[in-house]
Amino acid sequence: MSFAVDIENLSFTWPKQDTPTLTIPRWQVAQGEHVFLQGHSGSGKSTLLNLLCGVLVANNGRLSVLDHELNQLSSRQRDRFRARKLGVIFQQFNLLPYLTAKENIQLGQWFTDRANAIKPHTDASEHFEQLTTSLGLNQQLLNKQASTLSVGQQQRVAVARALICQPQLIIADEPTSALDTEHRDRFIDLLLTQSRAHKASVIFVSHDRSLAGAFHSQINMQELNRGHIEQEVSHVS
Ligand SMILES: Nc1ncnc2c1ncn2[C@@H]1O[C@H](COP(=O)(O)OP(=O)(O)OP(=O)(O)O)[C@@H](O)[C@H]1O
Repeated sequence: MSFAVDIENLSFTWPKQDTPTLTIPRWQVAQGEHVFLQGHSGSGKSTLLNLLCGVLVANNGRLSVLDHELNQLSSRQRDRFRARKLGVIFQQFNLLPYLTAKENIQLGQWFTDRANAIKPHTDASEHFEQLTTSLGLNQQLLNKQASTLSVGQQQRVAVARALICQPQLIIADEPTSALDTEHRDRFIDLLLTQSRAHKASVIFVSHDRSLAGAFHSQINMQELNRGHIEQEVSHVS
């Protein structure tokens, strides 16, 4: 079986710290699996996501993401890997306010094309059309400046930007913390439906335990870090 994430005896210590922030004996995320990751403030969630994205490098152990041994890649190779293979969604969506919705989505494509050293796709590409249509982003919305979009519209643009390059792994760092319940539920639904359609794995960090039921599996940083893992996998469709 091939895994989206395969970790063995990983440890990471921040510079000038005496003890490791992360010590993870074993963690595997199946391809197509949607994982809900929770943990108290300071438990190392962001540190772990940064390792998975190749922004940080582990001191010891094995970290394989989508069959790439990240510890063995150069910084440049890790940057390319991130742009080509991962979709990342942040807490505040991080849209560029003076670009239109369309340009924000295309930015995701541009980074990937650059990493692949290929000619940019046009916005008429089949995938762009399919994705934006399925997210209800019509031409009028796509031509609006990001700063003039509602929160719900920004969410859809953020999901489109993360998925435009058809990533095999989506990493979402508390993307719903600023949303009301209705927007939150719609966001999760959109993200997971689209991920399923693209057969992407998802690692979703949140403090909001009420969301956990929407995911195939749930894991707590306390279980993951330094030992004992009790991961409840219900199913992977
Ligand atoms: N740049 C850094 N330099 C040194 N230590 C850091 C740095 N970033 C985080 N840490 C430390 O690593 C530990 C884990 O931090 P991290 O941000 O990964 O936790 P978190 O679970 O994401 O927290 P939160 O939910 O509050 O965002 C903390 O003790 C923190 O002080």
